[in-house]
Amino acid sequence: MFTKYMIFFWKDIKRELFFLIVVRLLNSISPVIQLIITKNLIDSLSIYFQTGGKERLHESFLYLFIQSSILISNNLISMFERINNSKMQIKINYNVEEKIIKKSSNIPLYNYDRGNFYDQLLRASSGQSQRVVEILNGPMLFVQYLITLMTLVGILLKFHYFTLITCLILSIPPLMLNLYLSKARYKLVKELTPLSRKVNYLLNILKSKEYAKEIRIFQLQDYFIERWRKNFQISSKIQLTFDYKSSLTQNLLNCICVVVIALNLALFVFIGPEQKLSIGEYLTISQAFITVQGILLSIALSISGSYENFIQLSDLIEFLEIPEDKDTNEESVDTIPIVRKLSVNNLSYSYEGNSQFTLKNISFCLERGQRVAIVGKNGAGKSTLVKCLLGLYKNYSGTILYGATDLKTISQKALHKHVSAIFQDFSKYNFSIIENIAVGEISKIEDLQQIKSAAKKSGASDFIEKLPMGYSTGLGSMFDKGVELSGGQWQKVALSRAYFSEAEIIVLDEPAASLDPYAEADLYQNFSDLSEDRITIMISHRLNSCVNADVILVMDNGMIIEQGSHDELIRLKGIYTEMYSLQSKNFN
Ligand SMILES: Nc1ncnc2c1ncn2[C@@H]1O[C@H](COP(=O)(O)OP(=O)(O)OP(=O)(O)O)[C@@H](O)[C@H]1O
Repeated sequence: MFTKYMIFFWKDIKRELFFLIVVRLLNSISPVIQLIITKNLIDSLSIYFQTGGKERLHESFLYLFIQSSILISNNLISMFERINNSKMQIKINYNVEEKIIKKSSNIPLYNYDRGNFYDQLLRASSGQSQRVVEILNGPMLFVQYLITLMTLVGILLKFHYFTLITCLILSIPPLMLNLYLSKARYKLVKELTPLSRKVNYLLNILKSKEYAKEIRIFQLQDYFIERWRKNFQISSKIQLTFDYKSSLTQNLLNCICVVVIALNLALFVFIGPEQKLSIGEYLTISQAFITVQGILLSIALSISGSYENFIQLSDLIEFLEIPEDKDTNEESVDTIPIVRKLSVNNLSYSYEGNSQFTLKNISFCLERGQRVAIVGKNGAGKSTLVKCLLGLYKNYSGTILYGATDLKTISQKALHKHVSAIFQDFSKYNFSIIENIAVGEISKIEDLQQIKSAAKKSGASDFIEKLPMGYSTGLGSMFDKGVELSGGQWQKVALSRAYFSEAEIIVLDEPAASLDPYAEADLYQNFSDLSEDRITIMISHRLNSCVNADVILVMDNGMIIEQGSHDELIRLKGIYTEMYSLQSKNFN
């Protein structure tokens, strides 16, 4: 699985990685060349200072020139490497983000009902593109270190094999420590995710428009700021304690390494005269020792870094592997005939983590052209039922048939052509009115005539035509020049989506909640037009809106307890009659 994703990302940045190979090769031989030039420069200068002579002076200037040229080219290489890295980062970032948004908008809706889903989403989205780049870059960096190491090891071995053994031994404790810290850091990130989400949630409450009114009216600023402060402090305390402990251990280890290195350098001073070293050779060997030690340490860090990247990247891969609707059903169909009948048999549903069933053994059958109303107390299961009917929750038991086709076998793509819904908490897109209506059938966004006709049926055209830019007006206050609508006006725009849609099954959840009495009366009038050739299902608490419905489903405690037309249910003298009488009483 891991390889599959890595190959995908690798393909996208092949060119940049190839460039990086060239950079790594140049970087790998640069230290040894620099050392040789420095040695020659120092030896040539020391002879020149002692004996003079034009030849030595020219030689010294030549080495100085070569050394400066190497430094300049190193700078140029670093500059191109930085640009190349930015390119890689942007490409991988785009790919990772695209994969995450495609996945999160295609996985079954019930995932959004799980709290730990949001932890998973947060971890899958945090810093992952950086990790992908580091993992792809890792092997090349490793090869670079190895080549440099081989070139420098020669110098050290020429002097004494003991120096190499010291370097190797010195790199083991940092490797072990960093591997341990990588594991501990990942554990900490996992533990802190719910708390970090809480901190972000509180920040969002304090910053977003959605809560701005209530925060002011109820003067909740101090209360929420205090909650945010407490959670922030707990989270930072845990983080700081970890950082403190890991820095302390790392620094202690570094200090021990520095002492051992210093002892080795002191040893070179004693061995130097014995081996008849020139000053240049002494400096070269000391520098080679320090560089080899540094490289071995970098290798240790890159091994532990790669290990950490691998374990943290598993969160992204785990997220990308969440099954989508199309994955869960191999026999899914992409086209179905026009739906003339909707049959529900023994439908039961329970939310994850809920021991009780929210829907219990529901059965009914609806025909094309029927206007259907679903009524019942709060929490009776009305919204859950329509989410099942719309194919948003497919993990139910029992069967829902669209015509003769089992809903579970219909792909989400195919389903979209046959069902449409305007929810109680419909989305208010801060885009143009055209786009806000066209989302009902986005493939027809160019059809302005149809958009206008849908707006007329919902009653939205009256105020839209008075706006300075008409249907092109931007809505909402998120962007400049956007126009904010009233609750009822927004609802009319949302209702236009239903009139614009060509679906055969349309669900309207509390469509009149924000409408004035005139608009409400128009809605019920147009409801009949809308229902022609379709099955229209309306959830409503206003029972006078159900009088003209062909079928009323009365729900209580997850069950359909009464079913029939208004007159039939009134004759039944059951719950419906009770609720209807209660509401009517308020108008008398
Ligand atoms: N995402 C969810 N996760 C867990 N339980 C849920 C979820 N959504 C709803 N429920 C529970 O399912 C039950 C039915 O809720 P549902 O929203 O379907 O009722 P409703 O009849 O539409 O209510 P209302 O008239 O208040 O809108 C409620 O007890 C509710 O607590």
